[in-house]
Amino acid sequence: MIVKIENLVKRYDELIALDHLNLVINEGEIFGLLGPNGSGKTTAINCLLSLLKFNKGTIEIFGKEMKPSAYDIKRDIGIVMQNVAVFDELTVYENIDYFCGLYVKDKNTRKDLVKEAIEFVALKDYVKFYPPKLSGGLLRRLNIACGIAHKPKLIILDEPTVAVDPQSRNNILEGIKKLNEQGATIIYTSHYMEEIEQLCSRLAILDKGKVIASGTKEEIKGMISIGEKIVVETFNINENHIDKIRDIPNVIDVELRDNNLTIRQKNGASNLINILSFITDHDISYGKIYSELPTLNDVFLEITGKELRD
Ligand SMILES: Nc1ncnc2c1ncn2[C@@H]1O[C@H](COP(=O)(O)OP(=O)(O)OP(=O)(O)O)[C@@H](O)[C@H]1O
Repeated sequence: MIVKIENLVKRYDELIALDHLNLVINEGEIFGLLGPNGSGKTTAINCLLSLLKFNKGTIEIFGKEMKPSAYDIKRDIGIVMQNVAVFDELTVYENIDYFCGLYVKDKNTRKDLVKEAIEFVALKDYVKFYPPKLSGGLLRRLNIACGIAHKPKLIILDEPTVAVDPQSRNNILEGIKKLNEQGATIIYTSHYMEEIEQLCSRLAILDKGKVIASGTKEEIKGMISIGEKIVVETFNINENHIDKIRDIPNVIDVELRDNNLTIRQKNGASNLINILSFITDHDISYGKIYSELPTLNDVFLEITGKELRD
């Protein structure tokens, strides 16, 4: 076990930002913290790092109590914060060297580590650039290099892909997988369910400072009643048809949005043939028809009644 958080409570005056939060993160995992804006992800990370005092609960990292003076623990943690935190007055190389130097004294060892980090985030062509001259994606990559150059055992990334172009985003996600393959345990916070699905082996979904679901993607999706969604692109369907589809056995709900009819079905039941028969029997014109498994947004919607992204 790399991280164990028990009954963590953090209040900002009247607001309960973390409400008896429990989390266990095991060695070698890429663990996702998924939740909408304001659900408490950053607060949880800041408490975990002892950057914030909390009201109640315990935090253990590497089997030891985490506290502000736990420098032996901090040495093995790498942090990539949501807001890029680098020095505009230092070049790309100097920034990475500075942050790595907080942990690694020996110059030669540091030189190798900085070189490796630069190669890792593919910033070789920019080593002499100052941050204000870098694009958003390159800055994020520099931010990551500064957080990981000292080869920490636990790497925490707080929404590292916000406002990043798709190519840099893929680059960052691939890099995180590589760090994990090299042995680092990763905690990754995001409000993008697609990223968490793609990257994480286990995850917790947060809402209002509480864990509302945790486990592997499959375990979490198995918690809800929806097992399958059938989407039909349709052009002349009316309310009467929709009501009748609602009455087909095992259909949970039906929604029409922008010519797309989404039919959510109970777990374990397949209705594709029945839906197709209904559509052809009622002369409803249709385009694409496909079936998909529930997403993490469906889980969030069913448990909280809200969408992950409002
Ligand atoms: N310094 C603070 N003072 C008062 N309230 C705060 C403070 N920091 C955060 N909060 C509140 O605590 C709650 C949790 O915020 P937090 O930033 O941890 O959420 P988050 O899930 O990380 O969201 P985001 O993705 O927007 O960063 C929110 O309601 C937020 O408004």
